Amino acid sequence: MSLNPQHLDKKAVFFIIGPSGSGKTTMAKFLAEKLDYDYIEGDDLHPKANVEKMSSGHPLNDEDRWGWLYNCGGACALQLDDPKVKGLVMTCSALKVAYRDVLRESLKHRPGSVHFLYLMASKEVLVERTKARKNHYMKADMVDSQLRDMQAPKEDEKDAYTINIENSPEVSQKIAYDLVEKIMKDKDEDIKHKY
Ligand SMILES: Nc1ncnc2c1ncn2[C@@H]1O[C@H](COP(=O)(O)OP(=O)(O)OP(=O)(O)O)[C@@H](O)[C@H]1O
Ligand SMILES: O=C(O)[C@H](O)[C@@H](O)[C@H](O)[C@H](O)CO
Repeated sequence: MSLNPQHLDKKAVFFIIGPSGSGKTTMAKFLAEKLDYDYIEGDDLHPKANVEKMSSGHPLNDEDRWGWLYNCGGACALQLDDPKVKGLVMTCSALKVAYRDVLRESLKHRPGSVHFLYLMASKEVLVERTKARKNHYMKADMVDSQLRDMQAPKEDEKDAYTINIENSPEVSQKIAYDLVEKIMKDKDEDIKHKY
């Protein structure tokens, strides 16, 4: 699998979104490496208070998240301005439409197209994956609250795509990479928004 260099002269940002445990970090690292894009871990930009709140088993609310979302958008904007940066892959749960709008707004005057890949999985799969993960502040009992806030992208979010992430990492990664390739080739008319 390799992307024709002629499609990479367009800068792009891919936000890997979805609830805790869906596999955002795993997918973002894979895509960044394949595309030779920079990778930004959105969780690293949470203020300490947010991490403490989640670690103590309390879900974040909108007020907790706005500043963090502007941090995420700002970090991308800064990096996109660097001529050496070809593109970015960023993990950011971006559970709600309004959160994705903050990211869009932050980047609207920056070079590069913005895309969202939503990693969709059932509650059972998310619980299984968060339980299997050791030493992480986000525990399996937070999955319910993540899913309560999750607003899956609908057809009107033309820059957002849904990927079923219940497959093995290898299968999910192939699906995601094929999708990215289609997006970068600008053949949006061929792209179905559910994979
Ligand atoms: N496609 C997959 N199939 C099976 N397991 C997976 C898959 N993708 C990721 N995992 C595993 O699930 C767990 C959660 O993955 P990961 O940390 O990438 O999710 P995340 O969405 O970034 O989580 P968080 O937002 O809570 O940090 C990890 O143990 C990872 O190895
Ligand atoms: O919006 C949120 O509630 C948060 O971003 C969470 O999604 C966590 O940061 C992530 O899941 C870490 O495990």
